[in-house]
Amino acid sequence: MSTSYSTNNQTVTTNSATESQISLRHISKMFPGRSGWLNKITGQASSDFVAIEDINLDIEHNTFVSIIGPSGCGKSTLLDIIAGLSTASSGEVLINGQVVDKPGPDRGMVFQNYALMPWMTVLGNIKFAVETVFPKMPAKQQQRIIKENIQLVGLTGAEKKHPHELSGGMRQRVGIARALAINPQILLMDEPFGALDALTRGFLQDEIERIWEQQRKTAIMITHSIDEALLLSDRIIMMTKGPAARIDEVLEVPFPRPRDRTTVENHPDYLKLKQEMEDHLYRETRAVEAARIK
Ligand SMILES: Nc1ncnc2c1ncn2[C@@H]1O[C@H](COP(=O)(O)OP(=O)(O)OP(=O)(O)O)[C@@H](O)[C@H]1O
Repeated sequence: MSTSYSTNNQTVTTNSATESQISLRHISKMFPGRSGWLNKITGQASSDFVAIEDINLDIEHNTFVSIIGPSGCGKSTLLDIIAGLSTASSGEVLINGQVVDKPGPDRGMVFQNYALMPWMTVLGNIKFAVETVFPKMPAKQQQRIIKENIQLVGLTGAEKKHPHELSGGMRQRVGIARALAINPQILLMDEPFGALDALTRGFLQDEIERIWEQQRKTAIMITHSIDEALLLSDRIIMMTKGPAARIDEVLEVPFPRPRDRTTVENHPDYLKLKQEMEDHLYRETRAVEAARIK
């Protein structure tokens, strides 16, 4: 049975907080405006902008969570704070009970634009990450990890290619292999399939599902796709529009695992969840448009 509930800005948790791997406590992010005299006379002045406000969330081990919300609501801002790539203006991120405020090997990141080093081969990109995180590991063991992860994402044979010789889907396979090769506890993905055509996107969604079933790492993924979120997630975080975006609702996704598209789409709760997400996105996006034309 599916359950959904409104958070009213309270901490959202489905288990006791002690089981949480990731805890977000009162996270807000304000981007300071430009108020100096030079900005004023050049017409560049702007006021402070509160992107997200008082976000509270607990995520348990081995859970796949998606974040969905209207464009510009602050999804990447929140993920960057969890990754330690950006700091919160107030509030805390705890991982296994420890406050984190910078990147660490416990979190692997997959970016929409792949963020590969163009002068390095497939193997070189993954090797660089492994050597950086495990500098003292014997070379043989490093090579084994690199090989296993290249195999895992189906890139065997493409090791010597450079990013410009690869399709978008293959580049993202490198991005995924690189993130997993450092064996992070948590996988963070910012619209990982956003730049791919529909068919490639479908293939990679299936790959992520297969890999997730094998490894069951805690994952947080930003997506604009309702079907992608329903295929992959245990929970879906639905954010309101910004400014001062917050968590509006959390959907529990009850589909049994391992999953495939057909069984998910035939599940009795599928249409209800899909409708709920569509209503949410439509409502929030309409509010964004209404604010724009005021
Ligand atoms: N460095 C910055 N300075 C000022 N404002 C910023 C900065 N970074 C982001 N913002 C603003 O914060 C808000 C949230 O941006 P963010 O990229 O997190 O949204 P998003 O939900 O990920 O968007 P999208 O779905 O379009 O990728 C936006 O209004 C954006 O313009």
